[in-house]
Amino acid sequence: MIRVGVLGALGRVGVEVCKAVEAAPDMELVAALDKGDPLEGLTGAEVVVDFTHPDVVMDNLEWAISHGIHPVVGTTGFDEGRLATVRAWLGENPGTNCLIAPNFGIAAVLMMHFAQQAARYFESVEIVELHHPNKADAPSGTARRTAELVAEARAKAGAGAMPDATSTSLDGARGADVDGVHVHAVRLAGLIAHQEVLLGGDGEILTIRHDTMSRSAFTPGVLLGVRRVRELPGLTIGLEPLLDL
Ligand SMILES: NC(=O)C1=CN([C@@H]2O[C@H](COP(=O)(O)OP(=O)(O)OC[C@H]3O[C@@H](n4cnc5c(N)ncnc54)[C@H](O)[C@@H]3O)[C@@H](O)[C@H]2O)C=CC1
Ligand SMILES: O=C(O)C1=N[C@H](C(=O)O)C[C@H](O)C1
Repeated sequence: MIRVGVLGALGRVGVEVCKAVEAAPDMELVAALDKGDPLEGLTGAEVVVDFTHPDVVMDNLEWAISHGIHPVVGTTGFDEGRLATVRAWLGENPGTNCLIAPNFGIAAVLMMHFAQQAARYFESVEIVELHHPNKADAPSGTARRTAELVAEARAKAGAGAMPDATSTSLDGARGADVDGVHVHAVRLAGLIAHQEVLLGGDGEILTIRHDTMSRSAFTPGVLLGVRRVRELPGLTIGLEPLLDL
């Protein structure tokens, strides 16, 4: 049995993760902690799943890694600086691994992968992500990662800058620029998590769209991460290698 702790256990995703861990035949939920609970409650866990908040996730990771507990992280807000810090902590604690995935939904991971594959065939690529209005970060971790993958694929293919004649605009009208890819964030009551990658070329447009219809969509990917993190050395970003992508 894998002994699992969950941080953010009372949150929208944390509740689903706790249910899934409790239902998994090879896992035992040994801690379900939320804001205000001391991290010492994780003692005895082998793996900790974190779905909390970008403002607190680094403290959680530092504690878990220094106590030899492998984190599986869904919380967003990671940039290169934060990832470098996590790598350094892992370097100081050999044998402890960490998986950080901007999206644990299998279809969302495929959407990102397909966008990466398609990117080099089109002149223009822009991303629109749409989320519930309680989300703390914009753009979403998924959109940011998708933009990075698209930019990487285009650079590898020697693609030039995208056409854009905008010479005057209101602040924010063209969205955020992530490695040269424009990302637009919508926050709207009624939504959960959605993304469109728009790819445009000569006379045609390809739209790759993903919709999260329920937060239970994240749990198969989280359970896969929990099962595999102990054998994935150091820091793994994204679920792709666990899906052979
Ligand atoms: N990677 C993925 O597949 C997904 C990632 N997310 C990300 O996960 C994070 C959480 O999302 P939601 O569940 O929607 O948020 P939420 O706000 O519903 O839940 C977060 C929970 O964490 C708790 N919390 C805050 N500080 C804490 C601390 N120091 N220790 C323990 N618990 C603490 C809060 O009280 C709350 O219950 C966000 O960053 C979101 O973007 C959300 C969905 C999927
Ligand atoms: O906050 C959310 O809800 C989500 N966060 C993740 C992100 O920022 O990409 C994953 C998914 O989009 C839901």
